[in-house]
Amino acid sequence: REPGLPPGPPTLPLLGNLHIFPKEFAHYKFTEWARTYGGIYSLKVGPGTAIVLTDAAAVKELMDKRSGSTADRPPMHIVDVVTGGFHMVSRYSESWRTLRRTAHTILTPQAAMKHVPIQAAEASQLLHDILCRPEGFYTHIRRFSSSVILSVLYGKRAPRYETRETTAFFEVQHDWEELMEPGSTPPIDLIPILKYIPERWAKWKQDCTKVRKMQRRLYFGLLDEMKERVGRGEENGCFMEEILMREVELGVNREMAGYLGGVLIEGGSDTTSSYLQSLIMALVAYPDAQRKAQEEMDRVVGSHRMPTLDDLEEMPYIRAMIMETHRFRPVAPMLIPHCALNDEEYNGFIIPHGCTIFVNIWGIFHDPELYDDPENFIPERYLLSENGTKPGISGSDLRPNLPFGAGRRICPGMHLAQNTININAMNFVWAFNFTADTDAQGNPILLNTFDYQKGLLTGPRPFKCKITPRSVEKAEIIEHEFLEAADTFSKFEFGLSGEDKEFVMRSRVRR
Ligand code: HEM
Repeated sequence: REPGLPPGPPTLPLLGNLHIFPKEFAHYKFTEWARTYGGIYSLKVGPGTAIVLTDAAAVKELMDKRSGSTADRPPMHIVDVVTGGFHMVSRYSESWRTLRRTAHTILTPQAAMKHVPIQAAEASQLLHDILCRPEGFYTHIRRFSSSVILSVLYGKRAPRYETRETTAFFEVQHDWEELMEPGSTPPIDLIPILKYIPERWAKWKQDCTKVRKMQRRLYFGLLDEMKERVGRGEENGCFMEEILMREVELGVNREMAGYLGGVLIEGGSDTTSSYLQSLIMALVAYPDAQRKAQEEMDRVVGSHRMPTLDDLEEMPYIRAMIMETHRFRPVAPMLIPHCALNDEEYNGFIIPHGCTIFVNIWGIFHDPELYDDPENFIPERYLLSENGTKPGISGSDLRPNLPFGAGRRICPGMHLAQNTININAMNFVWAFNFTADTDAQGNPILLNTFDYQKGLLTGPRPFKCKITPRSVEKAEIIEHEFLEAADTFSKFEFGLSGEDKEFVMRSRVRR
């Protein structure tokens, strides 16, 4: 370990800490190390350096205030090969700036509000789907989030999980994530000469070619279909229509537009669904919190209508529950790795140019110095202080949108995502009782709230629970709202397959 670096676990010659670098669920090990080496420590990964921040003050200073120095991403040759350098989650470059500026222009809080009607309509289908087949809730949520993002971006919804674009997306995304998983390809970024091995001897290159083809077919297919629709004069106000109209002003060419749409589908699909699955898991595992949220809902909204976004203002407990879900099970426990563009000095330590920076928000959110009983789901903590910290701790280095990242890399889709989360969190609490699954003797089965998927972005693995409507009246209101949503849906239902059309027709009949 070079002098001046923050401390860290003992190193071996050449390997550094490579031999103990966690291969999965790194946030647990990173948090354990933080309790030993402090809120800022370093790891040697061969000749490279990684800095791990598990300290809110360091995140505020280095990632937010000095974001100009920490907004790069570590080099990922694979990403450049597959997307031709047009992936937004890649290096700090001119094309990244253009993509990012474009995404921000069109995903502002005000612009995000424009999409609330389709989000609310899709949320009514989600309730309807859960009502009809509660045991399929996990998949219904995935369909929902994929349909919302396709509608917002391309103005084209996915009425079924089996709708062509949804299946194509999940198929390519699975291969793409596997390809990006550390360890699944040779260490090309550490040993660049590996880039020059011919494709017939390098399986990873064949995989890149395959994923590139699949992604292009989907992303550019959606783009072209949308252009044809606009050509017929059938605009519906989606995000990519605006990009198309303003492409010269925004400086976005066809390649950029295709990959901008693609990265937003990637960023917006499984993140939102993972959050909603975690929320359901928490409601099942913590029935007291569920009961308190329902009491608040009944007081403010009652049984005769569904909640709307405006109601949230009057629901401090449900707002706290939403924040607590972000804290309890963050979708990106270590954000997405950043990389330092310059040498920085912090608290007497050197943060060297080119090092990878992991922001361990899991470790921050589960720090007993900051939170009382951090391992449990306790929404009340957010009623006591804005950032949920325990009495006597100011929490001023934290901020409510920390789960969405830091500095110039903060999630561009956060306003859209937060609206989706708010609508569904309220709907769930209003509509259903969520209880533990039972064994053959009728005893409740304890949920393992740590049973999560591997990966940088994570969500619960499929789990079982019982979901029942809270009243017959509510079940009827759900059916009514879903039928009423047909008008909103119709603007987003084009180019559907025969099966999709039949499904739509069948589902629009009152049961
Ligand atoms: C619960 C929902 C979501 C969560 C928790 C979430 C969280 C995050 C986090 C933690 C990052 C990394 C930030 C950093 O490295 O500092 C990120 C990046 C990103 N997110 Fe989200 N996100 C969500 C939904 C969305 C949605 C709906 C979209 C698209 C509309 C989106 C698009 C992106 C993109 C494109 C990036 C990469 C930004 C860049 O590298 O410049 N996300 N998100």
